[in-house]
Amino acid sequence: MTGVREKEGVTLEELKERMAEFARERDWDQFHSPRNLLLALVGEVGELSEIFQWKGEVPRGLPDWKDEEKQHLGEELSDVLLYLVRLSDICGVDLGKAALRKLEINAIKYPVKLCKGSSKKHTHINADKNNFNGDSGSAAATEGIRSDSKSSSDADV
Ligand SMILES: Nc1ccn([C@H]2C[C@H](O)[C@@H](COP(=O)(O)OP(=O)(O)OP(=O)(O)O)O2)c(=O)n1
Repeated sequence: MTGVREKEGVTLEELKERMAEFARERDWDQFHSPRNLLLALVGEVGELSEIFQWKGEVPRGLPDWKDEEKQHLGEELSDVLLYLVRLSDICGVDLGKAALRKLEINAIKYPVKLCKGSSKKHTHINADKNNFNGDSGSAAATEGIRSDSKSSSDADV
């Protein structure tokens, strides 16, 4: 399967399959170890950072950027995504499922009523509030989600 597809949406599953095929065709499974993929991912995050380096804050939507700059940005974002998808696959983690579960954990850690309009870390929110009685419930609920899963190492609540 080659060529750039122009279709609207893509699933993580599809990206996973395409990366697996890409590696298989090149006999690169031998190189796609967890550690190698992690280092490649971090390298690509570095390349992504370089695009923003020294520019200061930039407005959302990057209205002043040239098409080529945005295309380059898309390429670096894609490298990060592709290595992340591949790393998850090689580690036997269902990334979509893990991400949905993490969203649930996040929602519990950051209840709207405590966090609206504030960018504080959850540890500071909990320290600041004394009279919110949802806290222990929130922590218990988070634990509940965690204990539902075999893996508990993917989030640092
Ligand atoms: N062993 C490899 C090498 C590359 N790729 C894929 C995943 C990335 O999407 C892309 C990374 O390719 P490069 O290492 O050539 O990095 P760049 O595309 O960023 O090029 P450059 O570093 O020249 O800017 O290719 C891969 O899956 N496995």
